[in-house]
Amino acid sequence: MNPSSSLPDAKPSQEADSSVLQIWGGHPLGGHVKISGAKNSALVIMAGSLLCSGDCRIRNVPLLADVARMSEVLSALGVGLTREGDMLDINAREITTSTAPYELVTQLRASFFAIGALVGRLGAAQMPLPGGCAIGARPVDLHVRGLQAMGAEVHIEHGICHAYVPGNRGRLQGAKIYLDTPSVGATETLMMAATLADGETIIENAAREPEVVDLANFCNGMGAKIQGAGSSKITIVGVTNLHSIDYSIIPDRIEAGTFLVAGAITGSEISMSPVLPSHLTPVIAKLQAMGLKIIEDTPDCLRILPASTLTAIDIETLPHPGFPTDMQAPFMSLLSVAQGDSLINESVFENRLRHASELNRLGADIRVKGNTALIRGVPSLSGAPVIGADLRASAALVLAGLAAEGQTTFQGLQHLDRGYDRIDLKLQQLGAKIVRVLNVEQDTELTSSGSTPVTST
Ligand SMILES: CC(=O)N[C@H]1[C@@H](OP(=O)(O)OP(=O)(O)OC[C@H]2O[C@@H](n3ccc(=O)[nH]c3=O)[C@H](O)[C@@H]2O)O[C@H](CO)[C@@H](O)[C@@H]1O
Ligand SMILES: C=C(OP(=O)(O)O)C(=O)O
Repeated sequence: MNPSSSLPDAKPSQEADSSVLQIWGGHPLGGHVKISGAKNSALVIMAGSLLCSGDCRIRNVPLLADVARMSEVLSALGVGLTREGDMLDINAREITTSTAPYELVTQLRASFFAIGALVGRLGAAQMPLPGGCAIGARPVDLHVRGLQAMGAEVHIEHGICHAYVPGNRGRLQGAKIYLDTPSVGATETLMMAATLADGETIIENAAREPEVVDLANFCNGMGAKIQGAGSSKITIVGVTNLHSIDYSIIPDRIEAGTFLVAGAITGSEISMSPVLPSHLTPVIAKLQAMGLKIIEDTPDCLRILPASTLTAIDIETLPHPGFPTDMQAPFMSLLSVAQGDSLINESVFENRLRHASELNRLGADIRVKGNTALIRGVPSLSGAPVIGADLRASAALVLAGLAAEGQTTFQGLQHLDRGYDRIDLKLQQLGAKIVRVLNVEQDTELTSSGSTPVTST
């Protein structure tokens, strides 16, 4: 199957590179937004489908550039894929090569996690070091050490991680693995590797993120024996093969959090579903501490109400169930317009505060020292041209643009489209004056009636 003809491409990257978002801020939003499936679940579950020699039907798959790239990675390994709407059918009955393509794997982070499934299934993998957001060094030493503990020979040469299991049988051996830090990706890589290994694997200090649980549920649905996902000790008893599955991935808690902040920063009432409120506990707690009211209309629908004043708060990012690092940048935008001084300490990634200087272009007052940002709340922001350095930094700038008076031109769609399913269209549906413009130079003025201008989207 030719991926270019059958697979969706959320936005061709060349087009995303030359497109910008024009935002006319200062207008309230309103209405309901549909939350898509979780990016970080969809991607790793696609990797997990490599473990299965039957058919995998995955539902609620978001339309993202990262999903399109991951589909291309699987396709290059000989896997069949067909997408219809938000349903993705994957058939990994045959995997024709254990070598993943360099130019694709280096475009996203989660592609690397497939090394666990490949070594587990084939006993070998040649996986380039991954891409993803440039928010720190992001080594893969924990993935490598875990695979080595399970009996694989692993070395990195010319940017490629080579892993193979010596001996005739090519099967990994169960092992006791302690992760120095509860890495999401390493937990997922090793959980997949252990699923088809000989014997029992125990991962201690495992990541507890909802996406880890989603992957475990997906694998267990195919006949894997994984216990304890969601806690810091995961036990996997290896099985010899996995069977077909029809699985729906969880809603994206980071997308939902981003829309909650969109409501808060524009002083709007917005509802959203489907969501799993328990996945948003730290985000909701911080919004409430700022004085915002969040109502659970139904068990899977949240509504945010406008607050008369936004109170400054402090935030430290932490592994789940702590405050998610992926929500740090959007909150920085919100705290920029809160009353008083806020502190953000980014403790998960060492270089994830680059949006601060761009927010200052919009009139925010933020100082950064090391991994800490001091945000002095200002009464209002004013529109300006800004550039997003990574996915959530980009979301933060769009949110700030929605609140800023006048016009903001946002550049960085190649990041935004990696992880947000048509965010410009969803915001438009909520009443935001935001348009995607192909040509940077294109003059798009708001019509005198105040309606959204016609563009080349
Ligand atoms: C595709 C995906 O799921 N991405 C998410 C995943 O990224 P990812 O899985 O890459 O993040 P990790 O949880 O692995 O990273 C956490 C910390 O551990 C360090 N580390 C990680 C692995 C390793 O082998 N050695 C090491 O030192 C990292 O540099 C970082 O400082 O979790 C992050 C933390 O919630 C999220 O921000 C990303 O959105
Ligand atoms: C850091 C992120 O993604 P990735 O790990 O794919 O770079 C993110 O989703 O915020």
